Amino acid sequence: METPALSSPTTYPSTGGPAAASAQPGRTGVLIVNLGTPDSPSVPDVRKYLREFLMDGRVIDIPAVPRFLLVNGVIAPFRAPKSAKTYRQLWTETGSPLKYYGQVIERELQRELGDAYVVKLAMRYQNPSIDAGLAEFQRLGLTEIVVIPFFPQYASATTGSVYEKVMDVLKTWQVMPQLRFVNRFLEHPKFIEGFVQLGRKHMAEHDYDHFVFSYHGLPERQIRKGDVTKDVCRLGDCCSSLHALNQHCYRAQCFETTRRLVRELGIPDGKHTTCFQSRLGKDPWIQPYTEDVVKELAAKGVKRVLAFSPAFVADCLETTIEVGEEYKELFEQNGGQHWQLVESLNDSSLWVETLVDLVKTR
Ligand SMILES: C=CC1=C(C)c2cc3[nH]c(cc4nc(cc5[nH]c(cc1n2)c(C)c5CCC(=O)O)C(CCC(=O)O)=C4C)c(C)c3C=C
Ligand SMILES: [Fe+2]
Ligand SMILES: [Fe+2]
Repeated sequence: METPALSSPTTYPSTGGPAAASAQPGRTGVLIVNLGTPDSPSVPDVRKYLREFLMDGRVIDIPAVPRFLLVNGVIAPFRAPKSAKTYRQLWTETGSPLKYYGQVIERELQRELGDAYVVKLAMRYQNPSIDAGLAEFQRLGLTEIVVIPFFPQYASATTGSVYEKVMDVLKTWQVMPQLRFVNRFLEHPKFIEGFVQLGRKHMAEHDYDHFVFSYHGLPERQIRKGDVTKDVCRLGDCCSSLHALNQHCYRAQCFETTRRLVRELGIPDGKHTTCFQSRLGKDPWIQPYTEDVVKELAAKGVKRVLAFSPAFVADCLETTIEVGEEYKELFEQNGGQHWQLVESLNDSSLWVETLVDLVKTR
């Protein structure tokens, strides 16, 4: 192997000894990180996943002791068997779609980027872990790392949590790498075009009278805490444009995502609704709730709905089961006739191209 060129003054292996034998400084590590999924749909594995996920102080943002009691005394024992049943519906012969598509993308992105990069898939919770991905970069002596959380819109509970975990690991390294985090990518034209192409395919097959854009919800409290001005966020019309003062607001970013998609798809005002799903617990979450929107649309006489889930880049429980099956059933029970989920970006070439750009654009 040729002696690699120095990409920066700090391009040296972080540890000596055995690692030095396989050190490949000069290559850039790309850590792609999705939320995570249980190792299997068994109750113990789902419980383990839920415990790790919900004990994260950025997800359930209450003090550690009440969080511990809530997660271990209520959520893990009672929710795990119910969630495991839903995970069994989701599971395919290749396992959890979230992980499966992550693995496909890991290979495709590696192929597209070539030998100058080392691509590793990690999950914020469970496996493959962020610790394992970063340990591999350390073993290879990589001193330049790009971290891409698979969340198009920034939220403290998702992107923020990935940052925190990565920094927790890196703080133990002797040589801190050059590091870049991708904060969000809802504005990326190829990300938007990816969903537009999937939507157009369905629109060519059927006529739809309404379009629903359902995003994962968040507790309102977390949106308020993220208002860096402490004065802009009203959790209402303040989210109807995205600008310098509210740019970190997850809700405002979701409305911006919808605006970009409907513009490209040519969907007129009045024919689309942005809403938020998956509320957990009794605290108010950001609104409108998808469940209410589904019932209201059916009550208004809407018959045919095409539903997008643009907070997710891979099919998962939240899209396939919740939007694709549960809201469909609710819509039909209330008089609707046809409800169709637009599948996620999964292994589409536009998604791979988006990632290549995110890695290479500084
Ligand atoms: C945009 C992405 C996500 C945000 C924001 C988010 C916030 C959030 N989630 C919970 C609780 C649960 N989420 C669950 C599943 C789940 N959540 C996301 C993404 C976001 N979550 C994904 C991709 C998935 C599916 C993973 C899969 O394996 O397919 C679950 C587990 C399922 C269940 O029991 O319903 C819980 C619980 C909270 C509390 C929260 C905000 C703070
Ligand atoms: Fe979630
Ligand atoms: Fe807002």
